[in-house]
Amino acid sequence: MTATVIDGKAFAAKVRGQVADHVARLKEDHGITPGLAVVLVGEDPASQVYVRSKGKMTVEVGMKSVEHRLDAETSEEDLLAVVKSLNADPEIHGILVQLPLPGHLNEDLVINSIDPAKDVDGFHISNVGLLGTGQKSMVPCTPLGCLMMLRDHHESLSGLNAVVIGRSNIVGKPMAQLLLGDSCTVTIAHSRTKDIQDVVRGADVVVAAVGRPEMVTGDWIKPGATVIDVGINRINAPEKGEGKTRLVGDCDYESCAEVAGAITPVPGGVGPMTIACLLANTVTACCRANGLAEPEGLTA
Ligand SMILES: NC(=O)C1=CN([C@@H]2O[C@H](COP(=O)(O)OP(=O)(O)OC[C@H]3O[C@@H](n4cnc5c(N)ncnc54)[C@H](OP(=O)(O)O)[C@@H]3O)[C@@H](O)[C@H]2O)C=CC1
Ligand SMILES: Nc1nc(=O)c2c([nH]1)NC[C@@H]1CN(c3ccc(C(=O)N[C@@H](CCC(=O)O)C(=O)O)cc3)C=[N+]21
Repeated sequence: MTATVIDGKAFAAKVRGQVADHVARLKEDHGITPGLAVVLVGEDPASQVYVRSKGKMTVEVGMKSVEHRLDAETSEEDLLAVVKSLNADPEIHGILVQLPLPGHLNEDLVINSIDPAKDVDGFHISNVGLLGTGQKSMVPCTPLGCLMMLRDHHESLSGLNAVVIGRSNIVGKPMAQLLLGDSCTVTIAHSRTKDIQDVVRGADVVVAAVGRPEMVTGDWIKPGATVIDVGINRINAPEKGEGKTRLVGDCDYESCAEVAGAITPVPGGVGPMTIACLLANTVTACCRANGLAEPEGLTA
């Protein structure tokens, strides 16, 4: 079998189009422009790239984009003051503090200082609790993007065996909650899981969020399964020339695509959907803040 390629880049463009339509209506009918603030601490080059492309796409859909770049030695007090001022700013509807933060800063403290209504990453403990109890919340962007692609590909997820590899707070755990919410039978695998290949072989849906280049190979995959590859790993690519690199996922694309029914590529899969969902969450937050109807199909 050769898997259907789930085109995250095209799907994300469609989602951004829906976001842009909603933004235009908010402006015309209500004179409101949704605003997204991104806070970046330090000079991590990979983070800089994400921040730049987020900023560009935010402006493209017609929203206001604000960036706060703080140097790596910024004190916790100063960072908390920036978040506080964004919480109080009526023109800002979404706040994202880029992770990871430099080691001297307490991530939990900083994330939980964001107004939960503006927490477009869905990392605040209030949003985590709301999601876990099936209540309306801000849903983390990467798992939301994965869920949208899965719902688009499957008529129903109900009763499917889903295995999520990885148990981080930003991807693995919220992904498992969303799949459970759609009535999958969910298993979370991690670094201590015994016989992980056998666990994954039982899955109709595999979501890999590990951070290990090409760890999952085709012989782990049940024939016909759907494979969502969250991993973003930069590896050396001497075949492209000296010192060159390329991006690969946590799944070995070639061998998995031979067995799977459908698979997301890296790049062009989950990554673009993450950014599209961030914009969608910002519009959702803006609508909720103003007591207006939310865009349909852009939340979990
Ligand atoms: N496309 C996108 O938009 C995004 C992509 N990413 C990418 O997704 C990947 C995961 O990110 P994140 O969740 O933040 O990573 P973390 O490092 O926070 O978590 C990795 C998880 O993988 C598990 N793990 C590590 N090694 C193994 C192994 N050998 N076998 C099984 N499980 C293992 C860990 O288990 P344990 O808990 O036991 O240590 C942990 O739960 C990364 O490549 C990251 O770059 C992340 C966010 C967004
Ligand atoms: N508070 C916070 N929220 C996040 O959502 C968050 C974060 N911190 N820290 C870093 C990770 C990583 N992340 C990505 C988003 C998009 C792509 C993406 O668009 N990738 C492109 C390729 C980009 C390239 O070529 O480098 C793709 O996969 O096609 C990748 C990774 C969000 N993260």
